[in-house]
Amino acid sequence: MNDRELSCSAGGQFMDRGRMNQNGVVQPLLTDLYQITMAYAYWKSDKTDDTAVFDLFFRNNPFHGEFTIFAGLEECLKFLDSFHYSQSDIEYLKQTLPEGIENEFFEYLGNLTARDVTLFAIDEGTVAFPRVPIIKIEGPLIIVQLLETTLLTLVNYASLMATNAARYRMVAGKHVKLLEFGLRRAQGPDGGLSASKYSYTGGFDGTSNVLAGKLFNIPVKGTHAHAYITSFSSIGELKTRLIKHKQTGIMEDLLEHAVRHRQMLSHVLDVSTEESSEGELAAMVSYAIAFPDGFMALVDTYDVKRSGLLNFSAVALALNDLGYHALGIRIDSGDLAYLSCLARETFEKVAERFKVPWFNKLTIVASNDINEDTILSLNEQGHKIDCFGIGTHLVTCQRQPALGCVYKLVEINGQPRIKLSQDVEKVTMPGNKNAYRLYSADGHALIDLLQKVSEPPPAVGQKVLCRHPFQESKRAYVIPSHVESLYKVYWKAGKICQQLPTLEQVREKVQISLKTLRNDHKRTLNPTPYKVAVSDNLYNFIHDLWLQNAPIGELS
Ligand SMILES: Nc1ncnc2c1ncn2[C@@H]1O[C@H](COP(=O)(O)OP(=O)(O)OP(=O)(O)O)[C@@H](O)[C@H]1O
Ligand SMILES: O=P(O)(O)OC[C@H]1O[C@H](OP(=O)(O)OP(=O)(O)O)[C@H](O)[C@@H]1O
Ligand SMILES: O=C(O)c1cccnc1
Ligand SMILES: [Mg+2]
Repeated sequence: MNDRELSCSAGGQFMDRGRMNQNGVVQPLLTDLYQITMAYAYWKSDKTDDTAVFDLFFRNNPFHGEFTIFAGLEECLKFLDSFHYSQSDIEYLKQTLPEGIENEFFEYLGNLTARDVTLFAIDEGTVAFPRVPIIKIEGPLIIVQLLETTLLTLVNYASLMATNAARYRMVAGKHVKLLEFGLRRAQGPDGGLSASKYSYTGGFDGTSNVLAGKLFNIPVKGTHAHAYITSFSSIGELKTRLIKHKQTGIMEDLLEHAVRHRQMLSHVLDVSTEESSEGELAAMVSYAIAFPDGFMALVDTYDVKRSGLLNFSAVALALNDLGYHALGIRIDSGDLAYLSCLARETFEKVAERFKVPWFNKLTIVASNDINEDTILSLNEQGHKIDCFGIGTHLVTCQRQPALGCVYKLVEINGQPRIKLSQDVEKVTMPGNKNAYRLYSADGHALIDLLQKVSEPPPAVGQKVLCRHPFQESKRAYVIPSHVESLYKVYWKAGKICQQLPTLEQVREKVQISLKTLRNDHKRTLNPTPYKVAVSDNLYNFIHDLWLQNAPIGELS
């Protein structure tokens, strides 16, 4: 067994494989069959020495937005680093590919690595735009072709997820905490792990996914489920009521304190103790005994107003008697604007009446099918939510379940290649290109400019003609105050060539990069498209090649 097989069979998908940790599922056979059949056909037609350039880019921003966050680069680099067909991969291919494939091809595959590939990319966590390649990859045609599907699967969902999360962060504002609760609803275990990782990249504060916490060093957070509350039906079921006073260390009866406070609270809050649930009280007392310093309770199991808030406040006051401060509540149904305001009012009343000012600061977590629109609507209505727990809509990217990154051949043996289409949007930008981001004096990104690699980069303070790639009349002169060359060489001669940022640093990069975008590009409703242009030189080059390649029709 080789390293990869060992790491998979050991039960964990992410095992330390020597140099770097990578999901064991990410391996050369995680691809479409046609990459390997093409590899054989290239090999048969003696194309092993051909060199190619491919661009990896998307054509449209997701979620009706005008920006995308690029994520997944580190995983692509790890994939290149470990790219190698194992003996069992080769055996499997021998059995699976059509008969008659020459044995030398399998020997060739067995020796294939990504050593001769060069990968250029924009930094992970940067905002990216349609048609500007986020990755550009050069090298032997066969190997760069073989990388297509795996690189796409590593970038597409990661970028979609990071973008989705960044959008939630934008609408929630920077002071509200965002927790990812989606594992149970994710597209399988791997989707769940990626969702946790890239929602953190995009700006979430933590996840309930424990394995993601361990693997990626993301804060893990959580409350409890309704099952905990409904597992108790009366206080008689409490097997233990005792808890150590935090300061004195003396054991005291938490239930007794809670029942006393509940009685007083029923007058202050105008809720009858008869109406509230005794089982809920018992559950909260027992949870508080287990986590006296981290008491956070679900208050909507029976009725937030008539039961949950009363029982929570009683238990929180009981904990306070014993030197502990509760953390807060979670509301998982009903009108979240109204109920969060009601909860805050309740806490303020209790804070004043019982002289516990910290009650004002209790955390209110809201969950239940929350999406971007719900948060926007809650903001309009006014709410007192401090933290959103978001699952389904976030991790499944329900509003748009896929980002359409593609991988297109743009040059072979130094000759440009163009893919024509009736749909102008789908015509590829031929040739080996560089990408620049031009900034205005106030630090905002103005335009992304693609040029042929042979052209000198745009210079600060000098007028540069920026042209729409396909509409002749759309052009503008730009005088940049700052020019950013977007590509760095990330992989060359079998090595990662940049110091890779930590997940935390990529997460910071997302926020820094988003700040360079004008607000009108970021607004949720009808955002202004960000401009992507080509140099005059590249424009002419594309259109000449287009004419050369487009067949001339005949009318008769
Ligand atoms: N004030 C609000 N404004 C807009 N949307 C809200 C508001 N409060 C809750 N929502 C959303 O409305 C939807 C309510 O869904 P649903 O009717 O399934 O919940 P519920 O009946 O309150 O809860 P459950 O069925 O879990 O008891 C959820 O998506 C929730 O996020
Ligand atoms: O709503 P989401 O954004 O997906 O967030 C996660 C949900 O998962 C949990 O309950 P679950 O949905 O399993 O049960 P419930 O529908 O009864 O609340 C939690 O209470 C949330 O409602
Ligand atoms: O910790 C929580 O509250 C949680 C975790 C996962 C799903 N729903 C809620
Ligand atoms: Mg739910």
